[in-house]
Amino acid sequence: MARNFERGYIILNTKYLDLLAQKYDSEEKVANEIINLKAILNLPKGTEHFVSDLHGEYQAFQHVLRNGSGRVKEKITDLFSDELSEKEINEFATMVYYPEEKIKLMKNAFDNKSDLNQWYTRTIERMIKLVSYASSKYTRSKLRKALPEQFVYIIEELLYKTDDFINKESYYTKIVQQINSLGQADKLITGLAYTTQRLVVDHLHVVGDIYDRGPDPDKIMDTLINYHSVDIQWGNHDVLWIGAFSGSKVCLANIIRICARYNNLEIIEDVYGINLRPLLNLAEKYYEDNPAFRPKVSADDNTPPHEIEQITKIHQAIAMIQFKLESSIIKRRPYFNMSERLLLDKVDYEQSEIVIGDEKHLLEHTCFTTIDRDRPDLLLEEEERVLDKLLFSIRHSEKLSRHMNFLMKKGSLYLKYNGNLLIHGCIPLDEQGNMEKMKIENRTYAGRELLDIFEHYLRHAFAHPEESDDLATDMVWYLWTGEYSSLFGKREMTTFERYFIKDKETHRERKNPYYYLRENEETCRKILNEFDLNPDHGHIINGHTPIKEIEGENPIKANGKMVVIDGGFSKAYQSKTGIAGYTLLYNSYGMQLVAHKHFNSKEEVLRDGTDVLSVKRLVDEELERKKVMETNVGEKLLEEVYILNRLLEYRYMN
Ligand SMILES: O=P(O)(O)OC[C@H]1O[C@](O)(COP(=O)(O)O)[C@@H](O)[C@@H]1O
Ligand SMILES: [Mn+2]
Repeated sequence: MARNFERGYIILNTKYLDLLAQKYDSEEKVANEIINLKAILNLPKGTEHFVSDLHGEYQAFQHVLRNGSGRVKEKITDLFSDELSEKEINEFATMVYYPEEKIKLMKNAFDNKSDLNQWYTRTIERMIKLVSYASSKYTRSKLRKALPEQFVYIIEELLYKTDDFINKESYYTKIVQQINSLGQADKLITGLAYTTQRLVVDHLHVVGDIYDRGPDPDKIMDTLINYHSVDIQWGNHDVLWIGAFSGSKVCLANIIRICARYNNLEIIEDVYGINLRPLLNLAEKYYEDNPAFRPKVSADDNTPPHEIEQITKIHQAIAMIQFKLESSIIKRRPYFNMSERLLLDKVDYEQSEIVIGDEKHLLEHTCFTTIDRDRPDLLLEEEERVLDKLLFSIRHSEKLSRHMNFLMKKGSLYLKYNGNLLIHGCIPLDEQGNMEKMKIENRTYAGRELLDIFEHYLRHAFAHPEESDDLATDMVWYLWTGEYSSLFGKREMTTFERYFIKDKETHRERKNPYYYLRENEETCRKILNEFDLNPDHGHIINGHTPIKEIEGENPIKANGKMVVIDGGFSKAYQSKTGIAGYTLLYNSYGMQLVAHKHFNSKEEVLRDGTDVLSVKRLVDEELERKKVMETNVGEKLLEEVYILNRLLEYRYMN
């Protein structure tokens, strides 16, 4: 097909139309499809759900996914507030979130069969009503795809039977009795619950940082892989994992270091099957216990002391490898402009001191046994061997390969979607609000071009895992920690200082001016323009920096042009943010920000029937309900309609 978008239309050649005619081999088929697409175009736009900074918190993520950030309960309340008490509404909502567990609990609560059967009948009836309500803005065909396969016929029968000649109540009762006597009620209710979850959210955006800190990023990945419609904007932690899988040793060292720091080495060893034995042997040989490297453990952690000691040693071994590797990259990539970070070279190993800027600092908790003072970034042969083995192991993890391939397939550095710009970290700016320029090899990039070239390098590195120290692979690490990385957004990462220097002033990481300039509407408009988005309608959706709601910080900035949705799913940050995460909903009526209160466990939700309270804040309200026609999907459908019309003219109207 020859396309000519420049003039705003598509030129179709006859070969393409002939091919298409094989699928639409009659005039009626073409006409039907056009009518179907036009009907979809006129429906209200589907609900988009935005989450970010999940950081391995699978349980909390599951919860917001299952309750659709409050959408499920809202629908239940709309439908049943007249007939159900608040407690009953909560119970029913819990049934929709966690059907398997809730059904089990309910079954135990009845002591005779007929009460239980009545409950089944009532529940199925309500579930059907809920599915019908939740699907009202979709076509029947879309609903059918969301229904549990084995029950499509029965459910459609229950949904669409409006015949006045039939007494609906007894009709219902009969079908449900049948379902019951065939032992299918549990499965049907469960299926309907999942259908509801799926219907309240049409599309999910994950605005970065699935990995690190929390215990179960792999389970989040599996959930996303099975989710009906999703895209991902990579976070700095995600690219670190992509980097490791793409052959970057320094990224590899970083992910192991972070897992050791958060007592999460099971992810590396048990989940992804990467053998840590060689690293442990090296660690046992060179390192002792060291308070600065003990893993962070939660109050209910029961890791035995000897294991804590092992982790402490691994943590030091891999941190020192990381610092050495960083040093070599900084030297071979002068335009990364990171020579200030050549800290190993600045250490006075005799006096155990370092000069940073003009200030001299005493070093504490040092572990420099593998350092050659004349060439501090030189890896020991043993360290090299360990790294090679780790890299080999990473490359051969089937599960990691599946997860990383999915991240690449669904992910990008930024996304333009329905007029909004989705980005994890920032658009690097100077103090005046101009796009920061970065020279890479012999060209200078800024703004959107800079992000595009970053993404180009990342994809190149992923496609060439056999290359370990080429520019593309080093660039993935730059994305993690470089000054002009759109994912990091800080001048430096002070990991070394935080381990070895007491003075907290040295731990500070200076943020890019973006982080205060984004409060300003003009800045946000300028960024939207840079990405060819309409600043009157578009928003920037941002993650990465936890909003300190506790201190009165507002996640909605720049007159609503900027929405920051990192509210701290990560448990480690909840004391700073004061809440347990934000999510954003964007449906045909507008955008709403939801703040989630602390989520303890699904057991608690099941037991008490109380849902985590979600407070809604309005970001924007559409004057008129937005239709599919005005969305990204709509654009594609319009293109299809155009093509089908051409087919109709060419094939059937002569
Ligand atoms: O305290 P930790 O978990 O070691 O992490 C601190 C590091 O994480 C970072 O904040 C990056 O992670 P985030 O993207 O989650 O902010 C660095 O700037 C900082 O050095
Ligand atoms: Mn981040």
